[in-house]
Amino acid sequence: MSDVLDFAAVTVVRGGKRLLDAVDWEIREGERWVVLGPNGAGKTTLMQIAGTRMHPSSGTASMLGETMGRVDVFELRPLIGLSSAALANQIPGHETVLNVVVTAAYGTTGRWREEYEKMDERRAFALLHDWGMSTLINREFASLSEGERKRVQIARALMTDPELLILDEPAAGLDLGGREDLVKRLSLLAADEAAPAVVLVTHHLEEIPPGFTHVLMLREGAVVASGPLRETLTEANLAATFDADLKLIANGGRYTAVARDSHAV
Ligand SMILES: Nc1ncnc2c1ncn2[C@@H]1O[C@H](COP(=O)(O)OP(=O)(O)OP(=O)(O)O)[C@@H](O)[C@H]1O
Repeated sequence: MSDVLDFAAVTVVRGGKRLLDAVDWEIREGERWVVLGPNGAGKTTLMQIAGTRMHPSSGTASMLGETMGRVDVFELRPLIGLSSAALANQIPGHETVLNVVVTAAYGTTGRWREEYEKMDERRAFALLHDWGMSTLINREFASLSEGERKRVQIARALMTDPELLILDEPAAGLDLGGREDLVKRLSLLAADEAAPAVVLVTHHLEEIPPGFTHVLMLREGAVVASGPLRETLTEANLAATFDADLKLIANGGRYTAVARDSHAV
């Protein structure tokens, strides 16, 4: 069994539709995965299972040696840091940046019920510092720019010192400068040997941070290709994933893809 994540024939059926269709996937310690796929491919559904927010309809989903359905998910959750639009929507807008991060230690999004240790506050502050947010710790979450919000969410996901970090579309809604800043920070995270295994979901090759090692390509709930990034991110696999004739351009660890006939318009 893979040490971080081991999915065997993971299938999710909702309303008669197969959102995920027999997905096999293994993640080992130290790996940094990109999950690529078009709208509706099932990426978020897959992350919901990896983040213990959803059970598969069939197949087995194991994270960190524990199998969904046979483990108390509340014990597993602190070991899996998750940043997603759905979770961000649950954060009260009036919450301060520091509280948004520190409350992750207790699996809540509001601060009113818990007593917090100084140690947790120090860790939250250190994470916010690492993610360039130390001057904004007392700001209300709702008042932040989209880029700042994304960095707070990542700091929050790291608060429990997880063994698996899942970032579902962390660059969505960012402007070019914000995206490049995030890509650089994620590349530094990828290079950090002490960092957890990472899974990053995106639609865009430009958002793949240098240093990411593997890619899972999804289409209509099924795996098109999966494996080491350099061998797996090919024009043939992109064509099969996005149903488009794409030219793949690699440059210094960064990637982009354009339609092969884009010069003709
Ligand atoms: N409860 C549900 N019942 C039926 N269909 C659903 C349900 N939840 C999600 N879907 C469908 O499942 C498919 C996969 O959704 P999912 O959000 O996982 O895709 P995605 O790859 O993350 O898409 P996007 O890139 O647009 O965020 C979509 O077609 C969606 O409409």
